[in-house]
Amino acid sequence: MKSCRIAILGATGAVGRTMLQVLEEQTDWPVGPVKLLASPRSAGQTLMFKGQPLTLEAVSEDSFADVDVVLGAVENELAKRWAPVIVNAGAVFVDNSSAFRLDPDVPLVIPQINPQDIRTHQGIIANPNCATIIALMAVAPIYRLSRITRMIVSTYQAVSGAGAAGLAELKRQIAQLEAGQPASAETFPVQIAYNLIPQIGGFDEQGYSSEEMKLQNEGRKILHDPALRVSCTCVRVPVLRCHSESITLETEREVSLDEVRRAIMEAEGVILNEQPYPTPLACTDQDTVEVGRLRRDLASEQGIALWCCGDQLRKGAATNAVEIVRALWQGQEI
Ligand SMILES: NC(=O)C1=CN([C@@H]2O[C@H](COP(=O)(O)OP(=O)(O)OC[C@H]3O[C@@H](n4cnc5c(N)ncnc54)[C@H](OP(=O)(O)O)[C@@H]3O)[C@@H](O)[C@H]2O)C=CC1
Ligand SMILES: N[C@@H](CC(=O)OP(=O)(O)O)C(=O)O
Repeated sequence: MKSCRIAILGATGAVGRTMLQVLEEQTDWPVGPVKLLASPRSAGQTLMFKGQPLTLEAVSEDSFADVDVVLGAVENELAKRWAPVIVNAGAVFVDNSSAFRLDPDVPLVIPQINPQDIRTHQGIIANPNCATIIALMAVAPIYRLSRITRMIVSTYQAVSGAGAAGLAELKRQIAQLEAGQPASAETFPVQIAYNLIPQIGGFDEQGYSSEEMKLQNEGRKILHDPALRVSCTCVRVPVLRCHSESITLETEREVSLDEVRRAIMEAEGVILNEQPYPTPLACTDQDTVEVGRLRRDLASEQGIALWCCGDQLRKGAATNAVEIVRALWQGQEI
């Protein structure tokens, strides 16, 4: 099989660096050469890949002529700026930003759930929101047993969701507080160290944050179910890089907990952990989403409650994107 030439746009960021790590771990399909792109600030710096230093380049109009796939790890405006240049150069853009996720011409893909949608791409494929990927990995095995009509979700989202600056802010604030100094808040709206912040993104007129609407909007597209109803509360927690979620859902047909256990155990990319339960620390640097605390919802006849954790930089971002590229490359649909 021909090797897949890949560029990472935003290679120095929290997601970009994890993409490089995930690419390095690929063994069952040919990856490379890999090109690292970022802002002019990073040009000339190096990152290690398979034991060799790779030099970062400032992204330009000429960056994409010799690549098959571009993994996007930059914010929305930059994704929109470079997407047409990438597509015109003949490469496929697998984008982590939210710029194209709800565009009807752009497939939004979790390879374990809707791999068939990859085939409909017209040059851009979107990677879903991290909290959405982790929740859907946990509930898709149940959805395959019976349609899910309604979900109530509370998320506990790690600081890495706000990128390299979010990780640095938690570490800096802990050091400041330990030194008896006040904690300065730059990335998050208020102090995150030893705190919880019930806001991720801006609020809409109904009082929901932008992050809270993604699970319903993106979930409907990925599951091909425009009637799916999700009500979400997203909370930033002082955890480094795993998101955790409490999910209560209602199924159309009553399913037993044993059926659910079996479905989760058989599903790819998900682990049932009832010994005793998943925690964000234990899921760090893992590609699987762990599900536990499975129980009946006492407030609903057909309800099920569960808890799940996943590394948002890996399955929530970089790993999912690399899995899309692998599926694309193995199907040779570029
Ligand atoms: N963090 C997460 O878990 C998730 C993030 N995403 C999305 O992925 C994207 C990246 O997020 P994240 O890694 O957290 O962000 P970071 O802030 O950690 O990294 C941003 C990256 O963008 C690059 N960049 C900034 N300005 C420019 C420019 N003018 N030209 C080229 N590159 C530039 C930076 O390069 P430099 O170092 O040179 O400034 C850096 O590589 C965002 O759209 C985010 O919403 C999606 C899912 C999860
Ligand atoms: N907003 C997520 C991370 C992220 O970047 O999501 P999105 O790609 O949907 O903007 C978080 O803060 O945890």
